[in-house]
Amino acid sequence: MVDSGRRAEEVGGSGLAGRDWRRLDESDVRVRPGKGSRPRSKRRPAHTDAVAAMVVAVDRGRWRCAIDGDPHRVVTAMRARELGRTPIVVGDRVQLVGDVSGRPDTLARIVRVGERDSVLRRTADDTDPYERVVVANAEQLLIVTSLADPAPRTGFIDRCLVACYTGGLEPVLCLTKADLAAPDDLLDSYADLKVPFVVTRHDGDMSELVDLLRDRVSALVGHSGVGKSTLVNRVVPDADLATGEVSAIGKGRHTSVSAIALPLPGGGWVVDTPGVRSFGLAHVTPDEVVAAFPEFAEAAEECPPHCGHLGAPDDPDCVLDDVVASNGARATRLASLRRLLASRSGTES
Ligand SMILES: Nc1nc2c(ncn2[C@@H]2O[C@H](COP(=O)(O)OP(=O)(O)OP(=O)(O)O)[C@@H](O)[C@H]2O)c(=O)[nH]1
Ligand SMILES: [Zn+2]
Repeated sequence: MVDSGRRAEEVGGSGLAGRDWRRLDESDVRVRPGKGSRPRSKRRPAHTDAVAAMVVAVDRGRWRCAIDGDPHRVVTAMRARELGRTPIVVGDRVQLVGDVSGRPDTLARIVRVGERDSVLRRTADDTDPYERVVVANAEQLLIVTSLADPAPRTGFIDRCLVACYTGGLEPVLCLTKADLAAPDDLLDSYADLKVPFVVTRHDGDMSELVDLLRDRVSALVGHSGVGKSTLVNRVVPDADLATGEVSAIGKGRHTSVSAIALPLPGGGWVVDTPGVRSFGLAHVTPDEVVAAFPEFAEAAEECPPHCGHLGAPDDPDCVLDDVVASNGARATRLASLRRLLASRSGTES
């Protein structure tokens, strides 16, 4: 049997470009029929005294939550019984009751999970066959790629872009190690997509990046060796300390986290995603990707059913070529769109 938490997550995943997840209101995610013999009141407790918080770390059934988004008021919480197995991830906006003092050995209770503005899913893997949301409500995704050593992987970038366009995040290319190679060629391949970018080097000025991150919640992804830790350490002074403070859930226990929100000194959060190397795109449909391209979205409705929009030979009757031929849409934009569509099924992570 499928429990309600799983169902809520699957509903959320059934087509973000169609914004299905926006229809998921709190009553959808929290209801779980009681199966005990104890009669339950239909009315849920109102929890009028609940306080708002943002989830900053998750570890084995405990959530660290920053009250009112204040990094100095982080408390540990459990999930209220009435929420069943509702997934609660880093970035979720929650309501807390109980002991919200944050003193040692106290535990608050999460009684409500807010609607999500965006979701970033990690791909299913051998240890877990489900795509799961790893970060909620991030406004932007910083795609950290080194210009050399290791060389950029455009397949990875393309898959990140699809995850952004279908998950409701703004992509930002963060190109590191500019002391080793110039960014021009790489930027050329993304010029048509108008992806914002920032170029960094370890001996350079970080103010552009700092400005970009200020007062926003930004998720960060990147392969090993691209300089992600170097970056985090520069924008979050004492990042290691902050990691300890934010994720201090169990006493002396080894914590394994798949995402963690670190506070920026000037306001805002960066959500690091150690261990997340690829994104759940299995449920993303071609139409959801096309939806991110205004000049093609409407025409795509005239395509044959189940058109993958790749053009010949895969989709010989795709009408998007006509849009280029007759409506003056840019051929390079269509090429970019098709590259993203193709990356969905790619194995490169
Ligand atoms: N030349 C050059 N090297 C850099 C730059 N930024 C980071 N590095 C080096 O690249 C290597 C990897 O940097 P990290 O910050 O550890 O990379 P990471 O992406 O966090 O990698 P993992 O820790 O494996 O996830 C280190 O040897 C850094 O010193 C840069 O701008 N230029
Ligand atoms: Zn088509």
